[in-house]
Amino acid sequence: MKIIEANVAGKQMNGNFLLHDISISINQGEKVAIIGHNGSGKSSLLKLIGGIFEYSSGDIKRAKIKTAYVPEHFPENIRFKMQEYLLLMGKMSGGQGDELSKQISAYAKSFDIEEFLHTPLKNCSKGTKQKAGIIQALLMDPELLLLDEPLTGLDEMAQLELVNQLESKMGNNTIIFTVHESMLIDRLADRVLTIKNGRIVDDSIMTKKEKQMVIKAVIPKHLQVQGLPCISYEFMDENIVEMTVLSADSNKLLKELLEQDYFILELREKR
Ligand SMILES: Nc1ncnc2c1ncn2[C@@H]1O[C@H](COP(=O)(O)OP(=O)(O)OP(=O)(O)O)[C@@H](O)[C@H]1O
Repeated sequence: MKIIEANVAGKQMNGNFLLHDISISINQGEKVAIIGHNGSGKSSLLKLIGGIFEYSSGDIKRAKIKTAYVPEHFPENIRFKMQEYLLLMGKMSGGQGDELSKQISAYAKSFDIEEFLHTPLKNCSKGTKQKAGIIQALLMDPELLLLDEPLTGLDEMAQLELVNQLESKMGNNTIIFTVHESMLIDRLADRVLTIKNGRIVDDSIMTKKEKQMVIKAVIPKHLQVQGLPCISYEFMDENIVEMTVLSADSNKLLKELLEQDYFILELREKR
């Protein structure tokens, strides 16, 4: 099913064209990144795709599906406490009672904002408000999720959590997001639109990279490392080795290292 089909669409505002000659077709399930320099028109294209901006010329057909939009900046001065706000927004999108409360608690735990559930949103930090916006959108269980620079303001743990949530929750649904960070493109995108001066100048299909982990361990240089299930390794000094391993193999490698009494110094996702 097509989510959107745009035919030479343009967007004009106050006499200026923000977008020109937009001709694209996006299918259900696609994970589309929109990239480009500041001011190139990424947010405008996202809004045009999602129907937040109506087109001024050409033609756009959009499927009638449940759509959630997370703007780049969460609205200021919302007086509701975080939990009240999420309950209210969750109810507006069909959530109910205990089930909704449980979902909110689980998201709050995953995104590490439990301690702010009873804080008015206007007093929360930028990153915490950003998380509230993302949780609000995920509570809708959307068929189309539009994210405008979703990683902005999130710390590293929250960024990884967001990617994990998107991978597990969105499945065959569609995500369209503007982004500057390569991590999100590598992990999530199967298609990348590049925009310049309000025009799409490139539309590429991505081969998704398999997630890799780095394990740093204490292993004396004279001992065999070659037999271990890693893609590559590098000795940082006589005893410390950094191994790169496919995420799917990382538990197996950790188990082997621990069984051989090697000391693990670090486990992190490879960027
Ligand atoms: N509501 C608006 N009214 C008038 N001009 C606008 C409006 N929204 C965006 N623009 C203009 O359109 C151009 C593209 O803006 P847009 O926010 O889409 O770019 P962007 O690529 O998302 O930028 P950034 O990376 O800085 O967020 C800019 O010149 C901007 O000033």
